[in-house]
Amino acid sequence: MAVEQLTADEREKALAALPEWTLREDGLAIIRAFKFRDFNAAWGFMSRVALLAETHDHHPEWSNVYNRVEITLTTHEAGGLSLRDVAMAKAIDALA
Ligand SMILES: C[C@H](O)[C@H](O)[C@H]1CNC2=NC(N)=NC(=O)C2=N1
Repeated sequence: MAVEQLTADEREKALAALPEWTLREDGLAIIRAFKFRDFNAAWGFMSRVALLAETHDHHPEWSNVYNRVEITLTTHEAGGLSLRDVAMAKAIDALA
C-alpha cells in the first residue's frame, strides 16, 4: 500500500496537535527530545517504544545518551512525513 507524504497544510495541522514535536529543518521528519531521571528510566521508555514500533510496523530513528532520548520520525516509503509518523508520535506521547 502506498503511503503518501503529508501536504504542507496537513503537516501544519498535525504539528499543532503535537506540541512537543518539532519539524526537522528539511521538513521531512519530526523530532522530540525526552529527559528521564536516569539511564534505567530512559531504557525502560525505549523498550516500550520498541514494542510500540513493532505493533505499528513503524520504527524510530533515535539516540540515547544516559538519561536523554531523542526520537526522529519519518516515513522512508513516503520520503517524508506521513500519517504513520503522526500516529506513532501520538502513541509515544501517551507513553512518555
Ligand atoms: C517492510 C516494512 O513494513 C517497512 O520497511 C516499514 C518498517 N518500518 C518503518 N519505519 C519507518 N519509520 N518508516 C518506514 O517507512 C517504515 N517502513
